[in-house]
Amino acid sequence: MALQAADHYLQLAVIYATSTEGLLLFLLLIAIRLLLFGSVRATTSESTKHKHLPPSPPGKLPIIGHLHQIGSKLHITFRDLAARHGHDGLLLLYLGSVPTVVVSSLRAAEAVLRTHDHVFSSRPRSAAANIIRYGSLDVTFAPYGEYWRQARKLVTTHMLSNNRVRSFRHGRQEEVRLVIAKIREAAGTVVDMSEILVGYTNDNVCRAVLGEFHREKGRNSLFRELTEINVALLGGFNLEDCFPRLAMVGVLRRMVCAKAERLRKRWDDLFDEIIEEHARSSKPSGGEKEENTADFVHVLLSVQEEYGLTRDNIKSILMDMFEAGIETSYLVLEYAMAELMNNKHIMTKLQEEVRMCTLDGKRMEIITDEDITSMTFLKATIKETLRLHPPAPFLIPHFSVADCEINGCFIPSGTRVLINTWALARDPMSWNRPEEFLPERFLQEGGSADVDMKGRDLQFVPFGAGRRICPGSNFAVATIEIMLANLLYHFNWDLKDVIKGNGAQVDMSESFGLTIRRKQKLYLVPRFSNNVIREVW
Ligand code: HEM
Repeated sequence: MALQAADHYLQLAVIYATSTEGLLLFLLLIAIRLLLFGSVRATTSESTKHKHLPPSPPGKLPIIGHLHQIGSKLHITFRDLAARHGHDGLLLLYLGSVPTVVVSSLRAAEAVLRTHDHVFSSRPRSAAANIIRYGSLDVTFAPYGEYWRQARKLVTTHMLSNNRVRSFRHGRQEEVRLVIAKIREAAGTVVDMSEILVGYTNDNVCRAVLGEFHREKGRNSLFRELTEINVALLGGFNLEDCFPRLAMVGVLRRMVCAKAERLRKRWDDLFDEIIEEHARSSKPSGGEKEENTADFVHVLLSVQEEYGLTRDNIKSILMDMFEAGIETSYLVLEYAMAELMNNKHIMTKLQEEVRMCTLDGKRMEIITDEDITSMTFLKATIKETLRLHPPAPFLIPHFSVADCEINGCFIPSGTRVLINTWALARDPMSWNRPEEFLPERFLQEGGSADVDMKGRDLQFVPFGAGRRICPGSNFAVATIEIMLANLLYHFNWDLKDVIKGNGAQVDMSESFGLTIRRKQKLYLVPRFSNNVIREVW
């Protein structure tokens, strides 16, 4: 009876948990529910009691652990807690009932992502991901092991290799052309750049996955809607991440599962339709030439036998592409534009580089991948954007599969590990003037010219490093470079407030989920540039 009452109030509290009072009530009820259920597990097992675990901040409470000490901006709170209470960049936090090691220093990152990478390359289990991703049959949420290895090999060799990314260039250019035409029509008025940029990255991934007819039946919009719900459900810190045992009982499980199952059903129906259409249409034979022009669905169907893929495997891997590929690239583009608006001298320098393309008198309808090869300042600007604003402030949670010792601290098997890439990329020990937007640092004469962002230099890992490094970085960089170059080539940009005459800066305040994003949408006013010949339109 008492349990049922607690469940009932818990359900109400979940509904109202968006307010502070609701959240407090929710935490209180969790405590009561757990006590009544009698399932509060000792968080430190006997075998680890006498070992030297990483230090924890004082003030840990029963059941909720350190949850009451963390604010909405976890990347900042965790960095500050690590600086105050950590040991060599390692800090142990209890997020609800789950012990979580936070990594915030270069030395600790080297230990986790390089020296002991094989120990920390798994993922913690997530009930929501398990449902949405067909039992974690994708790459991102699959636990470390043979299935993950095969799925990852498939994705890196057949879908996201350099050659494949290059083969998509015509489609990418076509998507850019459509965006530029749309902005051109709106020149001189206020444009919602957030909407335009997320539409572009969505359509670009849709084209790669579904082929050139991705707009048919409004599928690109449908995929966008579903991806946004996925990100909201799997992103950030869900209650079930902090109270996994609670998620196994009663009302919370019903709520998490019902929502995830409804979502999975929508993906399922859409994918079934698409896979059947692809299977009916002329299938590429799998030869190298055909494969290079094939979309991801065709690619997966063509290697289905070789890899022994079920339909659920295919759907799960496809879902990965949407979820991992859209929001991340969009956020980099939006932040790049926002930083350039706030640093007009950098915008001017970048426009000079991009517009140099026309010096030979060539009229450019569109800047292409080939034109971009020599644009070193453009590449430096994108790197600097990724440094200051990594879309994922933490790598996707890692999970240890064996006991391990790092810098004198014992990390038991089965520990969740969060790597704070945001903190690493702003660490004054690694970076000069770390809080400033200075793309020049990545140029030849700059102090960080040799710093690589693809996993070699662990102070800068926006794509991760080691076994779990992002396999989509080439796809992402190609998507971002060509769009940014074209935005700067074709237009000059004003803030929308300039129209009103008060010359404000772009508001950079952030909100946090799985990704960091600006709180406000980015509204800008595009204007034709005198330097760019308009008749090309
Ligand atoms: C700017 C854009 C992007 C950023 C910043 C980014 C960043 C990341 C990060 C930080 C991880 C986790 C690494 C770890 O856990 O250690 C990751 C994983 C992953 N990313 Fe990306 N990503 C981007 C774009 C893409 C794109 C375009 C795709 C595919 C189309 C993609 C596919 C994946 C996949 C499949 C994983 C899981 C890898 C695994 O668990 O083995 N990403 N990404």
